[in-house]
Amino acid sequence: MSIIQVERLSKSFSYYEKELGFKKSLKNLVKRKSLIKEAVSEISFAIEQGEMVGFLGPNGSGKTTTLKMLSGILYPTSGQANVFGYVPWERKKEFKMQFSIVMGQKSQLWWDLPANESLYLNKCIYEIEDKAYNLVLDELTEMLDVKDLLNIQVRRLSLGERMKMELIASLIHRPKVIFLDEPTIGLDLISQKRIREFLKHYNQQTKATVILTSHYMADIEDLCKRTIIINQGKIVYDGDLRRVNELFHAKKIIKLQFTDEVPMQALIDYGVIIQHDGMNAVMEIDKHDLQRLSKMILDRFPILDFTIEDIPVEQGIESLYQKDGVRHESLAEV
Ligand SMILES: Nc1ncnc2c1ncn2[C@@H]1O[C@H](COP(=O)(O)OP(=O)(O)OP(=O)(O)O)[C@@H](O)[C@H]1O
Repeated sequence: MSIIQVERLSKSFSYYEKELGFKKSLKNLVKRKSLIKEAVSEISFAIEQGEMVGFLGPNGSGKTTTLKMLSGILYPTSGQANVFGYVPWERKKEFKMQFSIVMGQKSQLWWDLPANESLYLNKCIYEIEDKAYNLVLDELTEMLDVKDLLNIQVRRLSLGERMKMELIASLIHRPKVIFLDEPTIGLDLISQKRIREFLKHYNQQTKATVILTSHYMADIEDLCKRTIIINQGKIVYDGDLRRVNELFHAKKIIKLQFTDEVPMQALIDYGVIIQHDGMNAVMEIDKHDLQRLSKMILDRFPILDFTIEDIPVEQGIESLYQKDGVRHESLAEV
């Protein structure tokens, strides 16, 4: 049975429009215009134990709202969810003891205290025995290379160092399910990579189930076999990230460098020209005709260099953001 099951889960927020200006503010006191925002709309998916699933979507698409519902922080408007046998928003103690949510934008550590103190607080909250606590703390600080920083006030740590402490605070009770909401936000490339390596290792070691949201494609590509893409509160793709482009673009990119100038006109018959400056060209060509067209180009033009690349995954995702309806990983559906 799946460890996370989500069935037609929806969340709408109702709020009031606040108009600018003194007069309008006074008027708002008497008569307010109420608005409804459908943040998440009837999403369904199931996740198996040990899976690391990427949760992608543009700003405001409903990722955090979904994770908040699955953590029990928010009640849904309708629909159902089951996380390792518990309904999250019933907030049973046994549930809280076995999951964790990390929000890159929010800190759970006390800023004026050393991380050690916040970690100890979590030890007490989660009722972890001394021996087990010391063992896990030792292991996690070693893996993230922050042993020497445990006694330093959190406010004095760099963003990357703080993020590592946040992760330790969230994992100290060895949760079965982890929701990571932008855990690498604002970090430099090396710190991002370090956190990714850690998460990969942690997942392999503990078989924890992870849902990860990130605006950094590298996080998702590196860690998650499966990606759920959400747009305007609806799931628009559920499958392998690398296959997004196959669903929407039966195309390849070829990059050409010439020894002599080649006019744009001469290239038009071979594909869509994306860039051209005479000595270089980038073109999108039909994947099914790749061999024939490549040969023709090589025979006809004075080529210095020729490379074939896949369409960047971001481009496929952009196409998805413009479409409606669920797509599962299957070319047959296209
Ligand atoms: N408390 C609230 N009241 C009203 N609207 C809300 C509330 N919380 C979220 N929303 C709206 O719901 C939508 C989804 O928000 P959510 O935070 O889930 O998006 P997200 O995908 O996590 O975005 P981002 O990538 O920018 O973090 C947004 O349009 C947001 O403005």
